[in-house]
Amino acid sequence: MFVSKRRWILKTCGTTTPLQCLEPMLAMAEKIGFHDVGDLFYSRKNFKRPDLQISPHRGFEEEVALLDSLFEDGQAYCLGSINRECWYLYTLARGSGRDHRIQRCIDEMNNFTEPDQTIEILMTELDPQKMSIFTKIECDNAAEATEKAGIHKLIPGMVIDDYLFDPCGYSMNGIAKNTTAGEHSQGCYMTIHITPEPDFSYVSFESNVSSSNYTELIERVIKTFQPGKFVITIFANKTSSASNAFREIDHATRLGQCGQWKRRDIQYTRFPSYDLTYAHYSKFPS
Ligand SMILES: C[S@@+](CC[C@H](N)C(=O)[O-])C[C@H]1O[C@@H](n2cnc3c(N)ncnc32)[C@H](O)[C@@H]1O
Repeated sequence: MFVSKRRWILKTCGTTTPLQCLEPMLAMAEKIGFHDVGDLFYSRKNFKRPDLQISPHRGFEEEVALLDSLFEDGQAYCLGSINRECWYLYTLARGSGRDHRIQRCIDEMNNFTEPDQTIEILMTELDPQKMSIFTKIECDNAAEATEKAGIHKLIPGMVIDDYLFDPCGYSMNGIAKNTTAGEHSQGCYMTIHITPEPDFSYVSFESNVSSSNYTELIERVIKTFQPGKFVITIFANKTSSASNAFREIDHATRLGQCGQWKRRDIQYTRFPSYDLTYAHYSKFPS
């Protein structure tokens, strides 16, 4: 979980029920003077075992119904292939071109907003040897796993808070150290969560690090974890240096040394304040 002046980020996994905390969390925010939600992004990959989830996460429709009961201008999307790999998103449609004057105001505001971007890499079918690092058999503690896997090198200059579960599993949150010119901007974070069990291995990577070229970072991440398949999502606003991310990912038809990962799907969506790129890759030949 990351909390900053204007933003609250919560990431969970397994059968946790993150949407259940929305109402109490909004009430808490109201109490300390935050009355309006400026924007909202609820997203997740398709579940591997949807039948094991509990309410309100038994299906995207149920999640949307709960969100719709709290937000009057929410819109729900599914990117990717609904019978294979896909990614669900619920976001607010503030403006969304319904009224041209409002849309013009939003466009003008967007030209003055602070740069903002988020990259997520959601990986499945990971290399068992890499995953064994995130077990108590191979590492005594989280710091050892972080070092052995090379997680500290993915985005250098982070203060890392890591945790190695017993008997296996790993989570880390990182915040950029106080910056000097040329390094990451303040408020830059990275968060990685690892489920190493071979039958349902899963690694999620997320960061708001700014970049006009994410290919190197993506290649470092997939080299570190060696997934069989992965989904990339990149949100970038107009002033972000990542505003050309779609073109970059569009060029990346293959990734990794020798192009082991082939792109199978790509989509581009424009929202009122952010552009979104979605792509799905899998190992070639699979
Ligand atoms: C990455 S962790 C859970 C991450 C957690 N939601 C978080 O945000 O830090 C999931 C992995 O840890 C393992 N694990 C072991 N003990 C756990 C516990 N008490 N709670 C959650 N996961 C645990 C699971 O088997 C799985 O491989």
